[in-house]
Amino acid sequence: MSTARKHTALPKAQTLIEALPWLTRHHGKTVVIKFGGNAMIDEELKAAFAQDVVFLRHAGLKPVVVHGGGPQISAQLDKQGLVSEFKAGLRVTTPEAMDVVRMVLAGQVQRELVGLLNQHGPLAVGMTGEDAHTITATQHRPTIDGESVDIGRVGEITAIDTGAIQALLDDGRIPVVSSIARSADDHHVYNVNADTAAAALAAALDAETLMVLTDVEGLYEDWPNSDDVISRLTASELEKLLPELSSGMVPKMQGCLHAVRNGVETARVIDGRVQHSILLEIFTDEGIGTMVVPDAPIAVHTGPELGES
Ligand SMILES: Nc1ncnc2c1ncn2[C@@H]1O[C@H](COP(=O)(O)OP(=O)(O)O)[C@@H](O)[C@H]1O
Ligand SMILES: CC(=O)N[C@@H](CCC(=O)OP(=O)(O)O)C(=O)O
Repeated sequence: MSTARKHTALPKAQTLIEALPWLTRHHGKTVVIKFGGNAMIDEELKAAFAQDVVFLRHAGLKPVVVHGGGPQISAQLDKQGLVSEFKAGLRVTTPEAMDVVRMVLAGQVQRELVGLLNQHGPLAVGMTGEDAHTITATQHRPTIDGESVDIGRVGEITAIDTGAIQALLDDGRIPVVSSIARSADDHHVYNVNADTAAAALAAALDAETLMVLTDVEGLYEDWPNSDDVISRLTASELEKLLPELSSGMVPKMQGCLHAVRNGVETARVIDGRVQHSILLEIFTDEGIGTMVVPDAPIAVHTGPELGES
């Protein structure tokens, strides 16, 4: 090979070497990645998402994907002439709507993600929270204006059994989980918000990181008036902010808080519209979204020097 050709290739080697401290730091760690329905906006983004997740797996991390599909469920309900209504940020889920939720999440969105991941090898296995008692729930009744309200088959998680996911991870697979739960008596299935399910799984799996991909840059300080993103905040700071948050950010940030209060080192909300945002977040110091850390961080990994420890 000529000297000139060697020189052209050098930046590629440098890029790989720059990732070394992060590779060392994250090796063997579990990362729960929530892919929101609003971030699944085009084919290229979905393919890049799958590449990133497979890259993590081959780099020695243990990725677990939890997916949403809110807009896809709404579109199908609409097609079937069923009403779509949200209360306290959660879909009012009649028994008929529950059939649609289950069909869209487990039969369409999850199948598509599994298919995209498996273009890279026999890695992904799809499941729902119903499988192997992974997610158990009871009926969730949110309090609205001081009253407990019935919003149908919406689940509040009461227990997580990580056995099936752990077995898949131990076997080198990538679990892809739909946010559907079963009742303890097996008579009902419940619709669980996917951010909430991802956070509960991250905590139960003792994950290092919870990463929530959405359709905004992160948590905006003064949404919708400005697009200044809060880049880092502690659990206590987030707790104070929670009452001011609205719509889709509420379950996301509640989930991040739950995760970091239950052993997860960092919970991040990042822009799923940016191609390869997962790789940027894990392997560079150009973290692009909002990072939530525990009040007394177990370890803060914001620079390569920490990766070498
Ligand atoms: N403080 C905030 N910062 C950013 N987004 C916010 C904020 N408050 C509310 N939002 C809304 O939350 C949405 C993300 O939640 P959601 O629509 O449920 O997405 P996903 O499908 O990814 O779960 C954003 O598109 C935005 O409209
Ligand atoms: C109870 C509840 O609201 N469940 C959600 C589940 C899907 C979800 O959370 O999807 P995103 O992450 O794309 O919003 C729903 O029915 O829309």
